[in-house]
Amino acid sequence: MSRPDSLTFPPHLIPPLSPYLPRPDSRREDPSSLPFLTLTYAASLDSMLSLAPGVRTALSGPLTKSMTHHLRTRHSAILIGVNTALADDPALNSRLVGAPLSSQPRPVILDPEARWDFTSQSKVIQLAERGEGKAPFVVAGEGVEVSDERRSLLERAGGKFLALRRGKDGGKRFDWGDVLRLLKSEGLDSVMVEGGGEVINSLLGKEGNRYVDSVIVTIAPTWLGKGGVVVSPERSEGAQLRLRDVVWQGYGEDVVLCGRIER
Ligand SMILES: NC(=O)C1=CN([C@@H]2O[C@H](COP(=O)(O)OP(=O)(O)OC[C@H]3O[C@@H](n4cnc5c(N)ncnc54)[C@H](O)[C@@H]3O)[C@@H](O)[C@H]2O)C=CC1
Ligand SMILES: Nc1nc(O)c(N)c(N[C@@H]2O[C@H](COP(=O)(O)O)[C@@H](O)[C@H]2O)n1
Repeated sequence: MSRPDSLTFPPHLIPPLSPYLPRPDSRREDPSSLPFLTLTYAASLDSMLSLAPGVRTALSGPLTKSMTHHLRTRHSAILIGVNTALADDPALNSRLVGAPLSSQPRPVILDPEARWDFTSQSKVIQLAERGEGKAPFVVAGEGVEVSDERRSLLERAGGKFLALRRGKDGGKRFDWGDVLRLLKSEGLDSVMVEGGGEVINSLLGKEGNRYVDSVIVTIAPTWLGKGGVVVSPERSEGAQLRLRDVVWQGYGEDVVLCGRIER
């Protein structure tokens, strides 16, 4: 019997998305290549991800939600920043009907200071224990202390902490190249980055955007208003960040925009 939240993604919507998705195994043979990176999120008409920092906000309609769950089965990892983990207690699995464990993405949480206070009740841990998703890899700053209790809770579920050198901005962030090389060394050759705002804005910034292979954005027909978490990266001198190879598609009341960053 299917679970109450089981989703289906209409097959006719798959071909238009495929050019923007990693091809199975395309980068696996080449150890020097970085994982394919898809940036994907849902935003309001005023480019907001949520009503306020720390507030889980549903923007996707039923069809775009099922698209996200299709995308989750097409990547080996799904990456979020620690604030999203704290705010949303997300599941980060695919709830498509019949999605086997082998098609589930590996959740990756960027957590330089090991702030994520997961417990055995956290959704992502519970799903891993039930075999409905994979346990997370938490990328923490090198030298940051993690208690044995938290480490073993994560490891019992099948996840782990990965240590990574922190970036040059006072250690608050990781460099994207370092993150991607780390994921590759863990056998993860494609990653969908879902958010939140800080992660997306840094990825769209001068240092990050060279790593983005494709962009898939859901736009919902609503304005969230001032005070929300906004997608609006730092401007790079002399260059406007733009998409090429752009395709727009109506998904019920939402629109899905696919493109690649113009270089
Ligand atoms: N509508 C949507 O599709 C989505 C909405 N959200 C929403 O976004 C909000 C959270 O967003 P934010 O507060 O901006 O936090 P965030 O989720 O982007 O986390 C930011 C934290 O990640 C860590 N980090 C490590 N390396 C980083 C790097 N290279 N770049 C940026 N951060 C790095 C830092 O500790 C940083 O403080 C929540 O309200 C959540 O509900 C999150 C994901 C998707
Ligand atoms: N695609 C999309 N649409 C929205 O309306 C959203 N709020 C999000 N949020 C992202 O999805 C995560 C929640 O996933 P689960 O349903 O718990 O698996 C959340 O943490 C954001 O990354 N995405």
